[in-house]
Amino acid sequence: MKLQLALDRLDWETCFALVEDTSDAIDIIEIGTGVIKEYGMEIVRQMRKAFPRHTLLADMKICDAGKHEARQAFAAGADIATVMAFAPAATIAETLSVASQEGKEMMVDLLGVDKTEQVKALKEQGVSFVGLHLGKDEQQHKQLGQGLFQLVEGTGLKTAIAGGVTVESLPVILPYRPDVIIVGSGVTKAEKPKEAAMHIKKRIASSG
Ligand SMILES: O=C(CO)[C@H](O)[C@H](O)COP(=O)(O)O
Repeated sequence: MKLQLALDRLDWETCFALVEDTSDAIDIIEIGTGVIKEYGMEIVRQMRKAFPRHTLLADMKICDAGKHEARQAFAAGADIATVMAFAPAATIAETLSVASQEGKEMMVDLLGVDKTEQVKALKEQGVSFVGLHLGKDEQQHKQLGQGLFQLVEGTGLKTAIAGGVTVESLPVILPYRPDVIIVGSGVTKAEKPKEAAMHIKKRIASSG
């Protein structure tokens, strides 16, 4: 299981300072959608330069113009870009095709998806990597739980989990062995981000 640090609702300097601080604990750096909207692809380019050894994910949340936006992310240095599961099949297909041509990866964000059939249909379309996601707004009323993991049960898909993950919620998540655990505010808003990230990394490592 890999640890992905999500950089959301942060300014440029704080994004770089947080990655510098936590770089030994994290495997994947995620440039969040709002940060990309604020600073454009330049922050992806500069993060690539500053941290060449980490896997870099651009959370583009593509929902149209798949070829163009996937190319933008990969040209800026991202290894992985995201496309929304609710995007038209043609858009998802365009992004998968760009990723395959460039030796990169697409993660399909399952935000809003609540039926296993939808996930199975994505797999039939050629999707191999999905992100289970409890959105920031939904987190006010719901918590991460078994229901989300049921969406991918038996599909064999590579899976990430995101949405309010903290040290406290790890016991709910770890038994499902997702390939990637995405943590944003659980680290970025912690009093000591480095310690929080190290703690999470150790818990992941000791879970087997
Ligand atoms: O994709 C996202 C928001 O759309 C976030 O990256 C994801 O939800 C992780 O952040 P947090 O742990 O703060 O919920």
